[in-house]
Amino acid sequence: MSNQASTLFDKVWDAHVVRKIEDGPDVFFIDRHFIHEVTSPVAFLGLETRGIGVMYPERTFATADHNTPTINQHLPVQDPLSANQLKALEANAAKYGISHWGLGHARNGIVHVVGPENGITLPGMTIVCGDSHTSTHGAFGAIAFGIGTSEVEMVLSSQCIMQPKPKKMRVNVNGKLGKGVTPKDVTLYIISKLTTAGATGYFVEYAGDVFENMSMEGRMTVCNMSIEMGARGGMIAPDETTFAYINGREQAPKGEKWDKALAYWKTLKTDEGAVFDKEYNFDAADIEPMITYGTNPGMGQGITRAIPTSDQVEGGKATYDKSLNYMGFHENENMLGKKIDYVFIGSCTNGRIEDFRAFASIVKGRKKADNVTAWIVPGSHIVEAQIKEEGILDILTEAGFELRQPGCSACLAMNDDKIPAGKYAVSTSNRNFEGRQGPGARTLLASPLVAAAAAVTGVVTDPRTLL
Ligand SMILES: CC(C)[C@H](C(=O)O)[C@@H](O)C(=O)O
Ligand code: SF4
Repeated sequence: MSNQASTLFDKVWDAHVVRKIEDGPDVFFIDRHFIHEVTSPVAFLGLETRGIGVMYPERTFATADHNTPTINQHLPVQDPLSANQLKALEANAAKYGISHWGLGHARNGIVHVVGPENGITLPGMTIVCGDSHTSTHGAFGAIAFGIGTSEVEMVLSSQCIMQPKPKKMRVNVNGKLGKGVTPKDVTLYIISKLTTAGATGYFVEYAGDVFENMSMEGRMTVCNMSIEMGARGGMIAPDETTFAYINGREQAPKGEKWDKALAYWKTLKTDEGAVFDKEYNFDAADIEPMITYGTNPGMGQGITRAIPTSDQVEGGKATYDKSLNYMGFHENENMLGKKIDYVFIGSCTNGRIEDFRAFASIVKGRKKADNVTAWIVPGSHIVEAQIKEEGILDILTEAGFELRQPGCSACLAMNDDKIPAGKYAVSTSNRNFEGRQGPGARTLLASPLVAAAAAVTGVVTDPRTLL
């Protein structure tokens, strides 16, 4: 590596390689391992069967999120499958001495929200979790990606993983974002251009002044959705915004340790002249508030546009027709003005404090539309507390909304929060697959501003007209 210009990705990857296998995957060390109730029970069972333990319990962090109810969390969990999974996580964490933030714990929340907000996620780290949206943590300049259950077992037992080195892609977005255009719109725009397979086999670095000027919450939204264009993960070089976000968080380094860490973190950027296997450039001025009209996250467009015709999109006509049929939409129809039934704000994509501030900025002084059921779900108890402290809850309550308790909620409907069949939901989450939010549910992915505009008008509305 010595004299060669390296990318941010190379620097972090190379610093973690324990062993290189000729013509094979690298064996590399994992700094942080997050676990949740869905993908860990089988891995723990594997350890038990093999009679081995957890190598570094202090590098492993458990939180309950997917199966947790978002109301009455103080009561016993009703659904037996969910209750069992939550109990298994608790028991396994206790058995192996792993920190566990279960239901009701003050720091509980969605794994990709609680890691960063407690200073567990740091620049230059390797981070894995049995969850595809682990890419979120890349916002800090970490290499973070989702793994399967057998790899969860491997990391629990050895703190290492075997991975072939992915190819490198850089996505540059420069210029100034227009009014009402948020990080969610930036990511939906990129995915609409690259398609859901456009970054398959790559690890993406996001660069350019749009990301440099973006908050950490925004960067997390963007990195979160990297996986939706097929990427292994996404990352952004750490800078003063990153350091300011981390400084003082519960588990962040303090004192001398902080100074030492900071000096290292400042070296974590792509060198001038480093080469990527693929590079894309976009102009911020071309990005509008976005909304999806189909059944994958790449089927998105500027909210003022009409639904494309099948000859304007990639992929066969049959798949396209099936998708529009599921959504109950037609080619050439306008998205603006479409009646909706549900609004969901939350998830590891848009369940952070900035998202609720954005939502409230439109709701303030208005009322919830009568035809809308709104699920407002903070990503963690810490976010929930901030919503209350900042007066956002008062704005929501005055407008006729209710705040629920933290969890994945309607993002994937593995809990009680399911959108009924045939109903339309404007959702700030990351996937609009058939049945994702409940059997037959129809999902329109969008930003918190678009969600708020829909919640107060009852139809798909351009948020710029309400700002
Ligand atoms: C349940 C879990 C394994 C899954 C994932 O991997 O992402 C979920 O979080 C999702 O968003 O679909
Ligand atoms: S909020 Fe949604 S995307 Fe994120 S971890 Fe939970 S289910 Fe997966």
